[in-house]
Amino acid sequence: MIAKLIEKIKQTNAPICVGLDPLISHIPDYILDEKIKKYGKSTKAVAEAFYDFNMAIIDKTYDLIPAVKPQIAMYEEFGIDGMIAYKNTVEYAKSKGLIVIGDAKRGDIGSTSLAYAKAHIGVSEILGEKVSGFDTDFVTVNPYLGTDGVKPFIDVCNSEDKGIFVLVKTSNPSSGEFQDRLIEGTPLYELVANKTCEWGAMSMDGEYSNVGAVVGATYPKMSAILREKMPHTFFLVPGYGAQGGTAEDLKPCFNKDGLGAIVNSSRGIIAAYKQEKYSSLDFADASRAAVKDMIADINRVL
Ligand SMILES: O=c1ccn([C@@H]2O[C@H](COP(=O)(O)O)[C@@H](O)[C@H]2O)c(=O)[nH]1
Repeated sequence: MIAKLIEKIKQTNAPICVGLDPLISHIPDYILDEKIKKYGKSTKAVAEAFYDFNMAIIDKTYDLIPAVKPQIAMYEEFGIDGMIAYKNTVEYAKSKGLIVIGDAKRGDIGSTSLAYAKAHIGVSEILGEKVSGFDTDFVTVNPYLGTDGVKPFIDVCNSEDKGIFVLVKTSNPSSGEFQDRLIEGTPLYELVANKTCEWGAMSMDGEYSNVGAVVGATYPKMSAILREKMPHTFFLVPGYGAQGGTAEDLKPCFNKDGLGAIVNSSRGIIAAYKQEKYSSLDFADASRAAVKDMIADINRVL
């Protein structure tokens, strides 16, 4: 699957993904009001509003970008209705030819990880009939439980041609609390990077592995160390824009050929219409303009 993602990045010349992380506060009033009129102040109203919002953003951006990254938490907040909106968003994005990176940060003991892997990137069998849960192309994985918690995801990557991004160095302010701790002189995030490379060797897809790494844009010095250590690992890079990461900060995440990373922006794109020059009626046009600006900003430093 990583080879497909790289192909799409080359076609679009856009190493970016749009983060579909809707909040009620992002949804223009006219969309939410219509749903509330129909369904009352309910989880269904919000979920349907999220789906309409996402479809409009996808419609205005799919020709410019290779991928989207829906954050499952934003949907899960609204229970079953939210999860239906998540699944519908995944399906809609795929119908537009986009690659979908499900940001679910899953990982557990082996048997439970296998269920998560099947749910997000795999298939399950019901008396011989194959069905899929969410069917995203990639899912993010929390490596805290170690190899037996990650291996089921790799097995599913291999059987279904899918991919994962393992949390290696996250973008948040407290990420160093554990990830930077030295263990016999080596920071934990580097140990996780070494393991991610080992895991990656089990699922190569061309020059890169289907086992990628999440590396935050907000720690460029660490990104440079990781880029050097992990030449065959593709990076999913959150933290650009709303979290303060700049194009210059992203540069160390890329290899010399300008490949090796895909940068996410969520609020910076889906809430771009909140800037003064736009009205809520133009929210999807504002997202398109923000995508174009982001692509130009990143290509400027590559
Ligand atoms: O280290 C990480 C891992 C994941 N994320 C997720 O990416 C987006 C970022 O949203 P922005 O609005 O562009 O800040 C969000 O879904 C996070 O859960 C991350 O930020 N950092």
